[in-house]
Amino acid sequence: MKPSVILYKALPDDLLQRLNDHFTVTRVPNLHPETVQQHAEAFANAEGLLGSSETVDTALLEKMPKLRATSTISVGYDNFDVEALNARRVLLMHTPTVLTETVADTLMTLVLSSARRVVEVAERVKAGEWKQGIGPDWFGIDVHHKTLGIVGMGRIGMALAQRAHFGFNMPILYNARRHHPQAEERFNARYCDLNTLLEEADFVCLILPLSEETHHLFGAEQFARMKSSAIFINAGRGPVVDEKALIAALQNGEIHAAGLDVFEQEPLPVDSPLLKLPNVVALPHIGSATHETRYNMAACAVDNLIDALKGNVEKNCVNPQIAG
Ligand SMILES: NC(=O)C1=CN([C@@H]2O[C@H](COP(=O)(O)OP(=O)(O)OC[C@H]3O[C@@H](n4cnc5c(N)ncnc54)[C@H](OP(=O)(O)O)[C@@H]3O)[C@@H](O)[C@H]2O)C=CC1
Ligand SMILES: O=CC(=O)O
Repeated sequence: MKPSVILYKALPDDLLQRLNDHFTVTRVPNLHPETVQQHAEAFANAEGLLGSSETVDTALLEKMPKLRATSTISVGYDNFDVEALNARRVLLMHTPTVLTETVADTLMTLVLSSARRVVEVAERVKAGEWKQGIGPDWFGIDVHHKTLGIVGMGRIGMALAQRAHFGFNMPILYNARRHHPQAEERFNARYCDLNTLLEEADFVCLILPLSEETHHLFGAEQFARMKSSAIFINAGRGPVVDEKALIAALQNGEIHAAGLDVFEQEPLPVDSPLLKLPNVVALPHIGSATHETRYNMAACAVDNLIDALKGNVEKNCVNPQIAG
């Protein structure tokens, strides 16, 4: 008999077929308690779980006594209680690598659009304000040859450094928990402590996972250390930044501008002060959101679940140590 799995995200038809070939699939819209209650038997029998962006915690695990593997269509897994999964010996699979280049493109888009005020001036053109030759009130600042500070020199940080070094001749500073000799050799990147990076960088780019250590890593003190001409970019996770402190730093001119793909609350509330600031480019968490990459992530997540339920945890497994 095929193992039963719960699918809580829409999949392209061919991937749904691949999943159906291996499993008996119950599709649900989300993992909210009402949904779990409504499909109680399917949750009670499921050995696998596949989807993204929903919380997977002890309360859910209690409703899924047969669960053996979860597969998220994302690289980040801060919405999973990994300790609870480990205690229950449930595998957690994710989708690193397939999205790396696309997210690095998004980071570079945020750098360029916030420096050159692309969104702001395009809106002015649409509003009919372009009536004569433009003057300095339409100008932005250069990106090429400016110093880029990367906080989080993992897969995506490296891909950003590659773009910045070879494409834009940017000197690169970086901070992570450990040194990355490859970044130093290939992109001439210089490791430095966070304070030095904040004080010297013209662009400060965060691409960190959310964890207990990174929660609110950036607050008033960190923004105060940055140059008043600096641009702040975040495409990691919103809660790595104390958003109130960021808003204050932008409003007080402590930093020049921000490009943001992630927020403390998503979707970003329509009354967020960030939306009133012309020097903020706010994107709806589109880091990996291209047709090609989202397809590849979904395919990777389907294959990950098939692998995990066969006990194959050689790649893309967050907690291989618990495999039997
Ligand atoms: N906006 C979006 O749509 C997307 C957002 N993301 C986010 O980006 C994150 C990074 O992805 P990826 O590059 O693949 O992940 P990696 O695991 O490859 O890299 C993470 C980096 O963060 C560093 N890091 C972790 N904790 C700390 C800390 N406490 N202090 C300093 N540095 C730290 C790591 O340091 P070290 O190298 O020393 O271990 C590593 O360099 C994801 O976890 C996700 O949250 C990812 C994809 C899309
Ligand atoms: O935010 C997206 C991810 O893949 O993580």
